[in-house]
Amino acid sequence: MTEALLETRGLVKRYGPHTVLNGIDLHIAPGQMTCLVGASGSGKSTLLKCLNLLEPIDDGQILLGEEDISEPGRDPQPLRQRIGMVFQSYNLFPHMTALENALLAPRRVHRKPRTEFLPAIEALFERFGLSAHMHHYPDQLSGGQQQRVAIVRALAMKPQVMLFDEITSALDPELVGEVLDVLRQLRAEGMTMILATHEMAFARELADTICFLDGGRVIEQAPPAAFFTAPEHARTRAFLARVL
Ligand SMILES: Nc1ncnc2c1ncn2[C@@H]1O[C@H](COP(=O)(O)OP(=O)(O)OP(=O)(O)O)[C@@H](O)[C@H]1O
Repeated sequence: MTEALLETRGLVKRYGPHTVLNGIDLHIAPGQMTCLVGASGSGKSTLLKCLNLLEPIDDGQILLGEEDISEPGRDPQPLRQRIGMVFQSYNLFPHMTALENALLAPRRVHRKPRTEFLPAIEALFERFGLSAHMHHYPDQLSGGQQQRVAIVRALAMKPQVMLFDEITSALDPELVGEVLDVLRQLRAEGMTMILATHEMAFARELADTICFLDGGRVIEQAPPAAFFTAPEHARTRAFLARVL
């Protein structure tokens, strides 16, 4: 098996008496796209938040490379720079332009003038067809453009892994495609990504691995070719067709 870039071993997460994640073992190889699928409430968002250290875990380990990033007492801030996350709601600061939004984290973290980061961030805007919108405020942008800016903002920190939590769910259907195109591009460039998604057609087209979560566990894990055709996954497919 290829060495993992990101791995979880027996990850457990509880909210009070409710065990939301009950022994999750994930093995994410570099450059791989993993899609988390499952019914609402199956724990997809919680898993992503745990991976980004936004939620403490109750048991198990999260390894980035060989480093156990889930050790209690560690400062999560530097680790969050290495694992970017994009949410369903774009969370851009409304009083800042798209460019200022993207410059904010690198400037705060590295405490250097904006000119240090400007060329790289302008190149990101260019790469994702957003150059014309760099100086626009969020309310001057469509939902799809705002979500693409949110992706650029996360990429500005040069993360090793990107997590995406239902990033197209809040968008009008005609805007979904432009955001999925950004993911296609990132995949082609070899970015390691984990997505919680209800976009099964997209998962089928692009995922290297589909993980089906239910009852706090990864019940099935397979490449799309097997997940969508193999007889042993038929029950999962039928279940997903009902709930998604
Ligand atoms: N902060 C919290 N406090 C208590 N319970 C929570 C909290 N966040 C999530 N939960 C519970 O954890 C379970 C998993 O929620 P989660 O949002 O991870 O599911 P999901 O698979 O991402 O769902 P969806 O597809 O609707 O986004 C749910 O039962 C939810 O109610």
